[in-house]
Amino acid sequence: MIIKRGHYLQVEDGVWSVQKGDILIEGNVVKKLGEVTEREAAGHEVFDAAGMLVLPGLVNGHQHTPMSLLRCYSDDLPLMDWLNKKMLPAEMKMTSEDRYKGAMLSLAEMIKSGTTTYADMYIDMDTIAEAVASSGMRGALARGMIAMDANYSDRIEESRQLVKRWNGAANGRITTMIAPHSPYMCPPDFLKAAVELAKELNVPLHTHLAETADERQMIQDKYGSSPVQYLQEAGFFEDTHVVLAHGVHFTAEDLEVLQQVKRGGIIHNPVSNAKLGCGTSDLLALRRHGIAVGLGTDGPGSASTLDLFMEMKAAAWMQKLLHSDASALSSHDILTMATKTGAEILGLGNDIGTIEEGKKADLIMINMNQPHFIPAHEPTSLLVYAAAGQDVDSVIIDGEVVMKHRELLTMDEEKVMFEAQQSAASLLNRL
Ligand SMILES: CSC[C@H]1O[C@@H](n2cnc3c(O)ncnc32)[C@H](O)[C@@H]1O
Ligand SMILES: [Zn+2]
Repeated sequence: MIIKRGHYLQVEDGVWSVQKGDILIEGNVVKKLGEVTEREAAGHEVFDAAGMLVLPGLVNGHQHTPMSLLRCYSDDLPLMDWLNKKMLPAEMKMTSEDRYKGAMLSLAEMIKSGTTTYADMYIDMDTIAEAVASSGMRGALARGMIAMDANYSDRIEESRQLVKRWNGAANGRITTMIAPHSPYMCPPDFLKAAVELAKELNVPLHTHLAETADERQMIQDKYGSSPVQYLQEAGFFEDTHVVLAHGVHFTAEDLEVLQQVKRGGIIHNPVSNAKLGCGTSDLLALRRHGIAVGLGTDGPGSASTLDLFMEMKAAAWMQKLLHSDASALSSHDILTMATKTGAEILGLGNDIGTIEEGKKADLIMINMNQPHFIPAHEPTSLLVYAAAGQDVDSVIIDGEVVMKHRELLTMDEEKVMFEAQQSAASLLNRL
C-alpha cells in the first residue's frame, strides 16, 4: 500500500514535527517515507490521505477488556469498595462468552479511537487472545493472577500456557506477560513464583502498583514495607522487565528503587485514578528520576471510555494542576508517552511507536479538515488539547487497514455492540 497526499508526524529528541510525503508499506512494514517513485509505487494499492495527518498508532499500556460489560455499572465509589464489592462479584458471574463479547466491544472502541497496541490483564486469556487475533489489534496479554494463600499453582500454570501458546502469535501481533495482580492481592511466595516464571520465559511482568493510599497502608501494616519495597523483596526489580500500572503513591525511597528499572516503566492512568479518587501520579518526579512513563486507560469499568486522546488531555491537565505550572509537561511530552514510550515500556520499542522506515506499519490518520483543528498553528498541541478519539478517520495495524473512513473492516460493529449489550443485560440478571 502507498499512503499518498498526506502529512505524517515524526519525533526527534522528544520534539514532534510534520513531514510532507508518501508512506510506502510493504507487508507489515514501513518500507519508505518521503518521495516514492512511480516505479516503487507500481502495483501498490493507493490510500488517498489528503487532509489527513498520519501518526503512529497510540499505545494503551493497561487495560482489562471484558470490563466494558461493566461500564458505568457502578461508579462514584472508592477503589477498594468498587473492586471488592462490585467488580469482583460481577466478574465471578461472567461466562467465557461474556468475556469474548466484552473484549470485542473494547477492541472496537480502541480501534475507533486510534489505539493500535494495548496491554490486557484478565482471566480466560485464550478467549481474549482469540478476540485480539480476529480484530487485527496488537496486544500484550497477561493472565491476571490473584492468590490469597499458598494454593496458586493453577494460575502460574495458566500463565505459562498462555505464553507458550500465544507469544508471537497472529503474525507477531500478540505478545505476552506475567501478571500478579497487585501487592495486596499477592502473598510473598506467590509474587516470587511469578517473578521466577517471567524470568524463565523471558517476558515482562505486569502489575498494579501504589494505586491508593489504602494500598500503602495495607502493605505497611501487613509487611512493614511500602508496596515498591514489597515487590523489590520478591525480586521484582532484579534484571526483569516491568510494566507497572498506576504509581500514584510513591515515597522518595520508592523512586530511588524504581530508578534502577532498566526495562519497562510506569503506566499512568489519569482518568481511572481521578474517577476512583486515588489521586494522581507526580509525573515530574518520575521523569526527574529517569523513570519511563506511558499512558493507559485502565479498564472501562473505571475509566468509562477507552479514548487515549482523553487520557492525553487528562494527563496534561492534571500535571499542570498538581504543580500549579502550565509548563509541566508539554504536548510533545504527552504525545511521546502515548506512542514511543508506551511501546518501549511494553518491550515493543524496536517495532512500533514511531513512524520510521523498517518499523511496523501501525498508523492512524486524523482528519484535520474540521473546525476544531483550524487554524493549524501547532499540530502537536491540536492533537493533545483539541482532538478526540472520534477524529480518527482510518487505522492501519501491522500493515492491514482495520478501519477505513470510520468503518471497521475486521469486525461487524453493529453485531459487536448488540451482542455486548445482550451479554451485559444477561450478566446483570445473574447478579
Ligand atoms: C484478575 S484479572 C484483573 C483484575 O483487575 C481488576 N481491576 C480492574 N481495574 C483495577 C484497578 O484499577 N485496580 C485494581 N484492580 C483492578 C479487575 O476487576 C480484574 O478482576
Ligand atoms: Zn487495572
